[in-house]
Amino acid sequence: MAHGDTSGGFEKTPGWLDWYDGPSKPAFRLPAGAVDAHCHVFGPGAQFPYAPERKYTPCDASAEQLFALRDHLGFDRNVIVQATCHGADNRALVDALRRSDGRARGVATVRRDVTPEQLAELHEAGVRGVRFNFVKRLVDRVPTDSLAEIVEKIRPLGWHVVIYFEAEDLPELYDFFSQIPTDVVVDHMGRPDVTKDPDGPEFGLFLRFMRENPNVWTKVSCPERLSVSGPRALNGERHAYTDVVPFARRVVEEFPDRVLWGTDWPHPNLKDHMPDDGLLVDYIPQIATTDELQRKLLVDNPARLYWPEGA
Ligand SMILES: O=C(O)/C=C(\CC(=O)C(=O)O)C(=O)O
Repeated sequence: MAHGDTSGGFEKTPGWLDWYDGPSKPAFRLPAGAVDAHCHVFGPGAQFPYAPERKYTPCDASAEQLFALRDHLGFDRNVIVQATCHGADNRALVDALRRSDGRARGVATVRRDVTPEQLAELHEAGVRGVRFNFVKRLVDRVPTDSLAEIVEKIRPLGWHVVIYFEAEDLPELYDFFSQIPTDVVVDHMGRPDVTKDPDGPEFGLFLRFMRENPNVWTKVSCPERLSVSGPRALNGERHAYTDVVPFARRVVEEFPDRVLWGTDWPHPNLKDHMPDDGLLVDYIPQIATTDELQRKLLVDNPARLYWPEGA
């Protein structure tokens, strides 16, 4: 089967690109112990069916393919994040975690009726957080009182909450987010509009959110989703996505102990271009410009959040 196929009788959403086959070897040498802290597994659909309520059908992307990419790029470990196409069915995620030899942790999606036994099983497999998705094209909005109930259930396990939203929705969600008592990790810097000024009010609100809430971390990932003017991480381009750099660099420099980075492989929902993951790794030194910042971003911070026991 070709790498971009979708199995199990599912049909990939038309127009969405397959993940990039044969990525480059990065020129940037990742530090020992580096963690790809945002990536996914999809299906395979024949084994782990996509959720009936999903808004898109991706191409399959298996745990073996993810682990091969990890080794090729030079990462040591992964944090696998549940995507909306699997809904609250975490079987593909749990299967990948169990086959990772302790080299992957997970972020799951659960419903308000999740039981302590189900949470304990997820924990045993390596799940350390839940994801709340507020991106309108991906999910129907779940009421915040349901989410607050989930927070109370996962809190005793020491888990954190990953939130995914777009910048224009932060004003409305600000108070709810600020009340979450656990650690909170924001996906992709809250998706800033990078055509706007990084010193302007929109990104200013995100920076204020991080300043006011010392329990909030963020992934400075996904320049390929945020970029408008590029250049793209393709055709040997080792200085890709320069329009996103001022935003990510600002965050890394102000909050060096609360940032994470991930590839976002297999890059669901991209229609415009599919990055070469090797060249995407070469984006990192543009936003974390010293050895110390790189070590915190790639090694120390994810280890603190996902492997606090020092495994
Ligand atoms: O992979 C990501 O981070 C982003 C996604 C997909 C996603 O989050 C999901 O389906 O849950 C996106 O922006 O379409």
